[in-house]
Amino acid sequence: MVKIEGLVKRYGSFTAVDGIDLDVKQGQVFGVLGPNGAGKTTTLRMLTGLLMPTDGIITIDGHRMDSDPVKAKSITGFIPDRPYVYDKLTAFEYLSFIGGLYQMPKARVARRVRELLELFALAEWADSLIESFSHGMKQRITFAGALLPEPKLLVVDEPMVGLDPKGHRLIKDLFRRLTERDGMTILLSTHTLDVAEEVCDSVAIINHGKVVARGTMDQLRVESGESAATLEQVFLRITEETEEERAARVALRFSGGSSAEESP
Ligand SMILES: Nc1ncnc2c1ncn2[C@@H]1O[C@H](COP(=O)(O)OP(=O)(O)OP(=O)(O)O)[C@@H](O)[C@H]1O
Repeated sequence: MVKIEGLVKRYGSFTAVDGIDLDVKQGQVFGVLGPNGAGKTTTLRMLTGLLMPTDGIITIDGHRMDSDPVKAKSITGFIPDRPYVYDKLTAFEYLSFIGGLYQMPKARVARRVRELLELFALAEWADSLIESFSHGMKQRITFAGALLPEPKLLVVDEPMVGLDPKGHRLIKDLFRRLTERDGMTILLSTHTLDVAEEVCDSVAIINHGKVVARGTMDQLRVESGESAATLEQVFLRITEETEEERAARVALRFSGGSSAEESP
């Protein structure tokens, strides 16, 4: 469903994503894990066509992001780590607007808006301006917007940020239902390792822009040499770095300099 080959992103002389290859099968929940600054958000933004790669090929359901971006994006829903909404629209207007962007028939938009407002416990707020919503409510309306066109691929950057425990449960159950019942593919990045352990079929751990481990939980346990290890133990073992390694990396970054190049 998702194929990423030799993906690279450089900011000046700094390499944020350094030759990532990933293969995500249809119907999977796939987790991208890694410490702060590992390159997760950069990878997800390239995958959704928001950031131009320096090198590499991204293919979504057979459509290449570089040569067939509209088709690739039309089957993809994206939920960024910070809710991206229009404060001066009501929940109903916002979702209807998204239906229009995806050129969905009006009757289908009306049905989906009703279903999703209900699912995300926002029905009674349908006519309220989004500016009056709490952070968690904005996160829920962002989920509703991404799911409105029934995408084949859902890309989620840090799905649990800003959600309360009830929201966590809702999202975890929803991910399982969307993949198992509807055959959707979900690619998420997270720091919340127990979430990854509970919902992901397969994960890739990235560090300094490279994939340093990948597989199912069982495969990662074998790789880390401990059959009873939790994902947290595996993660810490794989991503830990010595003081010398850290000093060398920081020196390399600042000797080469880096630019604040922005998305095209
Ligand atoms: N516009 C930019 N210009 C320069 N460097 C950047 C830019 N955007 C990101 N970076 C750098 O690229 C690296 C990867 O950043 P990215 O946001 O992808 O990490 P992340 O794994 O998502 O981290 P976190 O878990 O903290 O969100 C970081 O070192 C970051 O400083």
